[in-house]
Amino acid sequence: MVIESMSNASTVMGGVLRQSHDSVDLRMRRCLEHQVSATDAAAVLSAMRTTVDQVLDPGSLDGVGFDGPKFCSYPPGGYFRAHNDRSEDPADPGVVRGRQFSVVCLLNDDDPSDQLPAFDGGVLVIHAPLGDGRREPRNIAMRAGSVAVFAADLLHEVRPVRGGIRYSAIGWLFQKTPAHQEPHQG
Ligand SMILES: O=C(O)CCC(=O)C(=O)O
Ligand SMILES: [Fe+2]
Repeated sequence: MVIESMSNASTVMGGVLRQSHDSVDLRMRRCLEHQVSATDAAAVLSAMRTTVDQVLDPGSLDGVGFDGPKFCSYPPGGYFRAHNDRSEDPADPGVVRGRQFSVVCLLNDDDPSDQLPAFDGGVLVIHAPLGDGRREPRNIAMRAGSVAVFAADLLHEVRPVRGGIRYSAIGWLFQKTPAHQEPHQG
């Protein structure tokens, strides 16, 4: 299963994209990215596709490509501070500037009674704009296998993990442009 192969996979510290360079910035993000097999990636991708097809109307997927999924683990003390996934920086790749939707699949949860490793904390929070300049934090309730789809320009964060390891996968639906037909690597 995916978590098992993530545990055996090679990892790098999760970076933050700036001017088309991924760099580790522990003020923003503390987690690991894992290389998993194509078979494991395909299983998660298919769960993501199922939800995307349920929640988005097919017309909104014209000319849209998928980048990912990326597999991340958040150890105790791990987090991803408030950010949005769509870059406005012309120096960044088109697949990142063109992100329309973020798709998150949570791979485990806080339930100690199943076979999966459990974690505490690590809630995905969306800071929804109220329209008057204020934002309201909304905890996204997810279980292992839940898929969340949200607009890539919405502010969101992963709250610090208090115990155990939180495993998740993330991908993005991006608007293809003639110059940027293919997802970049990494
Ligand atoms: O793991 C998650 O719930 C979301 C991670 C995230 O926001 C990101 O990788 O951009
Ligand atoms: Fe994000």
